[in-house]
Amino acid sequence: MKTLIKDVLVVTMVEGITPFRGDILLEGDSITAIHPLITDDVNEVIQGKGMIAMPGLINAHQHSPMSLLRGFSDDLKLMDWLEKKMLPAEARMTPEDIYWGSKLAMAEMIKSGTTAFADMYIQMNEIALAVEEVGMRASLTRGLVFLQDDGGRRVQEALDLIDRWSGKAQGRITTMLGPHAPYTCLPEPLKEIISLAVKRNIPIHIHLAETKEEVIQMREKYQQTPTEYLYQLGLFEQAHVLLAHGVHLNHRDIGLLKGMRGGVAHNPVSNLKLGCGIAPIMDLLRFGITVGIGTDGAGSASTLDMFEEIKAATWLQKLDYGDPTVLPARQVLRMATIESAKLLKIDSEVGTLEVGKKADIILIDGNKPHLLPLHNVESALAYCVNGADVDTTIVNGKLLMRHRQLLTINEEELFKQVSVRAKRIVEGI
Ligand SMILES: CSC[C@H]1O[C@@H](n2cnc3c(O)ncnc32)[C@H](O)[C@@H]1O
Ligand SMILES: [Zn+2]
Repeated sequence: MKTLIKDVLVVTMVEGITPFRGDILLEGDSITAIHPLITDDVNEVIQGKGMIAMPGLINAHQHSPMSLLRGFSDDLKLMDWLEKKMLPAEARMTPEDIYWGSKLAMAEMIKSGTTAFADMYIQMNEIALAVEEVGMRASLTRGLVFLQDDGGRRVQEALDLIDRWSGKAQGRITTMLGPHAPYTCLPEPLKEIISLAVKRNIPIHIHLAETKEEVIQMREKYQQTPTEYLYQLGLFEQAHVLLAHGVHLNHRDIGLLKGMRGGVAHNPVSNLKLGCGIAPIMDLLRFGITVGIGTDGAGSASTLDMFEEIKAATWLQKLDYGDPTVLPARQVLRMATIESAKLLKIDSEVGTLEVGKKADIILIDGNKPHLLPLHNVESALAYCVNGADVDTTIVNGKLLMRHRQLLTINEEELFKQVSVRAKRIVEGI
């Protein structure tokens, strides 16, 4: 199957290549040509005049079924929000709820230009089934809490997920091991997870230093910062690690992360809304640490629109440093594409538009008053575009949305399922 995307403004996100007008040829799941003018016999032509083509956005941290909990509990401190509201609601979720909740998240992600995401949750099989069916790309992690026991059953579930789903769905699904956070994982079981990850070459996905309270709690319990705690357990020695948040990191902490494999998923909107603080992104970058962008779950971030995260990420750093020159448009766009891809360990496949890479592409309708005139397309993408401007979403060469119509999700059925299930889950909490 050959598809030609014609006459688009191409933003490849490849370093050194400036945006240009041209065509993109897809063959099967891959990009086989990007050129100002391609003439080839193809099965399908997508007319792209007035459209901007860029790599699909990559959400480097989220909890997809939490879309069922959107708006249920806002304006609370993180620990109250989590312990009094989220955990009791999650305890009521059936596997079918998880399936429909993650599908809701995927509908929103596809409609706002996200093509791949890293997900951590309690039951992952239903999420994997939904990913397989919907056609997105995902890194799936069974979140693990080790406070009362060694988590034997849950670790087995995590390994089952990895054995069953790694590389499945035409290679769109990858997996990680997911100790939830330093404050929910005792040292001994955490050490065992780290050695398992190293032995089997499995990446690790973990929350880190999200709140001031977390740092205080870890200091009281272990006389260490959360980062020092993970460092002395050997987390950063060999494993590839996706660190979610990294808001409260001091200079010593950042020094400990230097040279790590993986990096930090910055979740600016969730951090803003929960009043967590501003992550030291420019310091992390200065130390050579990879920084991608995520949303966190819709239970905290409210929406999964990565274009809003891009704006928040750059504006927060400009504000924090009192300097509008920091984190310019191109750099923050790379964070939401190729840098996030590095965190998910899929950067050899996606994250830029290049010949040989998988065809994960979004088309943005540039004919909108808030996008015109288009003096600088990268500025428009970073500062003006929002998720609703995405017209077409392609993953692995397959159309998942065309002219804002979802092609692999029945929205009517989805909305029915979601409203009934969400109501039942939160009743009385
Ligand atoms: C054990 S599966 C994942 C677990 O994480 C919880 N969660 C969602 N958002 C956050 C956050 O911002 N910080 C810490 N934990 C979070 C979610 O409710 C799941 O139980
Ligand atoms: Zn999270």
